[in-house]
Amino acid sequence: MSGKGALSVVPAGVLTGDNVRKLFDYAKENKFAIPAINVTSSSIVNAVLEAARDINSPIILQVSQGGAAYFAGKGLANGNQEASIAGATAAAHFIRSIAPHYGVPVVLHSDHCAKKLLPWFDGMLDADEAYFKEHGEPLFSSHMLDLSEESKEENIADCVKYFTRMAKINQWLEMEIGITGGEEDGVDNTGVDNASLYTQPEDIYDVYAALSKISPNFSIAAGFGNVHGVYKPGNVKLRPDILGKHQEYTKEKIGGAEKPLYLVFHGGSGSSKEEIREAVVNGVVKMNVDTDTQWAYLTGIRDYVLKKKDYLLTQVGNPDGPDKPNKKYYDPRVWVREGEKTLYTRVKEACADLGNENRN
Ligand SMILES: O=C(CO)COP(=O)(O)O
Ligand SMILES: O=C[C@H](O)COP(=O)(O)O
Ligand SMILES: [Zn+2]
Ligand SMILES: [Zn+2]
Repeated sequence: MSGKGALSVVPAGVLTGDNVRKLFDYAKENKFAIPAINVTSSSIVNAVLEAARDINSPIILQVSQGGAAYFAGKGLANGNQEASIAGATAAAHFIRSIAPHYGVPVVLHSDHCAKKLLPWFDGMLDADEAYFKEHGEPLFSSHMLDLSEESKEENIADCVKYFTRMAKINQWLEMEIGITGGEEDGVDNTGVDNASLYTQPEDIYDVYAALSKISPNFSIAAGFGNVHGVYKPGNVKLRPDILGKHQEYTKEKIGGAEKPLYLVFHGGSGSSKEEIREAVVNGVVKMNVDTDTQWAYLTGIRDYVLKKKDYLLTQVGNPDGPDKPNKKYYDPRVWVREGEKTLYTRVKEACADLGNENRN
């Protein structure tokens, strides 16, 4: 791959502050994007980092509100988001300690936060500020605030409020305007009308105008017909071409350089290679993938269990003999590893689709 290497621009391990922007600038200039994989356990974190290491490229790891609670343990109460806060913080510390061993740059991010989940956001920001006091950088590289269900005015005003706080600790903000269809944490967008799945260029510009006064370190998840989850091809059409129109509109308004916006592609699973390519050419620097990597993780485990079924029915006794122990078949390090291998392969595929290969 030609061009200057990312590692000459940013270091390995978790990136914060201007390093996040440098990475996204590098991606935009070189027309590639970085996948953001939802992680819910250390096993999944490790498999994703292993893939990034082996293709020598940066990666984004993100926790959703539900994924963070799972990271902390399903047995914990989460009525006030306490498990989601504890789990997000624990995942962040784990990722911070392990990422440097994989030798690739990592963006550590949290996913959709709707209005009703703001206590989760506040808890993570408290942890970021405490970490900043000690280390001079926030715990997370970035967070997503998703107030796309609210009016545009309220969405932008609350983003301004939070981004002002985040900018003080050099943190990146991802916001959403227009709606990602399908389902996300605690929010069911399966029934929203089609028009709201396509963000208008004027709305994007309004976001840009408000947030760029605070800091350049923000990205926009615009709706272009994308949905969370994988369904049989239906009535919603992905329109990555409109992302190019957003770039043009804002560029003309500000009279600035080409592609002023950092755009985020939600609902990456199930997209065609052509749709992904067109989105990247139009300035998408981050594409979220969850459903397809969940599926990939399952397939390795599923196939292992089906193939080794006769070794997994009893602790002792299998086709090799009635006294043979099965410990080496049911050790989680064996069967969970099979899921890690198929996840690893799917992450590499997402990176290839986005042009994120040999970018170090
Ligand atoms: O957008 C996503 C997470 O925010 C992931 O979407 P998919 O599950 O459709 O890949
Ligand atoms: O919003 C999209 C992500 O897939 C989050 O998924 P989740 O809410 O099931 O953790
Ligand atoms: Zn949303
Ligand atoms: Zn999403």
